[in-house]
Amino acid sequence: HLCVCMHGTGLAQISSHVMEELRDSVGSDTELLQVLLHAPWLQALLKVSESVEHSHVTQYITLYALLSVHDVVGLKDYEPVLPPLPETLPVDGEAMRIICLVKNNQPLGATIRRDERTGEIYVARVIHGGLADRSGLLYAGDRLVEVNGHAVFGLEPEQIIHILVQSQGAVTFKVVPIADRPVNTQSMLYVRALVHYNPWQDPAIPCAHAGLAFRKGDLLEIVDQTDALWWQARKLPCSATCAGLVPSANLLKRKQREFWWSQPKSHTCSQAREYTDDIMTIDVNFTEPWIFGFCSGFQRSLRLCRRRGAQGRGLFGSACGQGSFYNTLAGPYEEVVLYQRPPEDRHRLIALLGPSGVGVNELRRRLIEISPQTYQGATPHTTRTPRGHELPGREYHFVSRDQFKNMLYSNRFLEYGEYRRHLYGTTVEAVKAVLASGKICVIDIEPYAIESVRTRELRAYIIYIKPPPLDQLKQTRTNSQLITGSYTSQLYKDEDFQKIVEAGRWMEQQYRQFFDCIIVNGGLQASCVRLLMAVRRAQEEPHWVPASWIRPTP
Ligand SMILES: Nc1ncnc2c1ncn2[C@@H]1O[C@H](COP(=O)(O)OP(=O)(O)OP(=O)(O)O)[C@@H](O)[C@H]1O
Repeated sequence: HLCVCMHGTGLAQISSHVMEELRDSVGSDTELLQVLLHAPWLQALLKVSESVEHSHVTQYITLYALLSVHDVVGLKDYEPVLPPLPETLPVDGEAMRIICLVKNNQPLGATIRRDERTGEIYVARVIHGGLADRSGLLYAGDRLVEVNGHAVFGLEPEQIIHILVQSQGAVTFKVVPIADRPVNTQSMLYVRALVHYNPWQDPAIPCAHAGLAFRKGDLLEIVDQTDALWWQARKLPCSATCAGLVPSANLLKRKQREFWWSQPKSHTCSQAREYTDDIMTIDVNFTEPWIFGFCSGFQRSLRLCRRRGAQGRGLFGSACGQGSFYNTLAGPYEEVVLYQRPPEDRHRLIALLGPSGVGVNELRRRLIEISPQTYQGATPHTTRTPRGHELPGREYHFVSRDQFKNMLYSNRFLEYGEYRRHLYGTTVEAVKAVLASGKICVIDIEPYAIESVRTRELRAYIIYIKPPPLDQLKQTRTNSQLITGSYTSQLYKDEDFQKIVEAGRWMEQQYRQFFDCIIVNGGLQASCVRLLMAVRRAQEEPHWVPASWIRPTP
């Protein structure tokens, strides 16, 4: 108390205060003390003390004050008051732990299981960040002996849950702790979900209440992988402290495979199909336009082959369906890491995609127009002969059909296709040449090329151009012209709008897990601004990317 006062009032004042206190407590017998307190040596000491008061003493006082507060707080009682420990403790020598947890609105965050052979009840798992986990007292593998005084041996897990549900306030567990508690030494894992998962429709999940539902493209922080079948995860960005159960990568892969084989197969490539089971949606798409037309420049002939892609179908028949198989049996999770491009590194490729007619090329053209020194498309290859104004390497790289096919078999194309008996394609080298020049390469792709651009060397940032709702699409495109199959432009018709919306819905459903950014192309001006900002963010801000892009190559 003395020290605390010293800081505010000064030592001289305190000495007189002490005198008064002493007088009150020891009555008239104060003469000796008065002599002592007025002694020159004591006064000198007090002066020295006072002069250092503002240096070390101040820190000491703060510490002292903190300790005093701690003592006062520690002596107080706070609600709720836990019940006293049972008087009769087991004497059979088995180490028991008695745990009191106070129920609040949260679930306990632990699951139990019954050993069918012995009838014993065990804590099956403790959910990361849940009440039990935060208490630090209950562990997976602990044997449950009593709950609120009820012996649990031989009970069904549901009966124990019932006891827990009925109890109010504090719940007391008597447990025999697990002998060798496994230590979780795994580092945190971040993944992107490539499938949907709904725990309420998965009969195999140990406890649906503890499950975590997720959708394609969601980012998950895997906080516990100790169980081979059921991991614990949190969705990012994360607001909940408590994790949820999700199937491990192996378990989900097994489910995917079982599901794949259980479905009737088609041997034609003529029909789009999507199978949706109760647990997850797996994309099986037989009409991925693997060899449909493509366009990387702004040339109409190239863009037309997209819409007339059926003409190209069958040319490279072996490729048909390859992409769909990849989609279906690729892992259900993709490991990701947070990546920020170092300023001295090459730019990330910007890949735009969207349903035909939504405005992908318009936006790309406008972006490049804003700053041709910064943004550039990739020059495509073609087997057609140059037209009057065209220069080799500017509009196209002109090659023979044989050369084109050789390049194709060497896997050099990101996309390729045929239109009016001419082949067109964009090579990885064409993209890399733009990036090597220091510019930002902006291309538009069809969905089947996503796999080719999501690579360590191109590190594509994929922007999905999404159609606005039908009425807004109609409203904003009243004067817009759609390029038709016969090189002419015409105003949009009602069925065009309908097709764009439907194709957009399908594209998003199938590929949203790969979209880094979605721009709804309502008003053109606003969309351009959003695109410009997204492209900047892609180069300058951290993003979650596949871990395989960043890991050192073996
Ligand atoms: N936000 C918008 N508002 C109004 N008109 C738009 C908008 N976006 C694009 N357009 C117009 O729509 C028409 C089609 O756009 P664009 O050619 O870019 O489509 P696309 O998605 O590239 O499809 P395709 O490759 O099949 O031509 C163009 O006339 C374009 O000017």
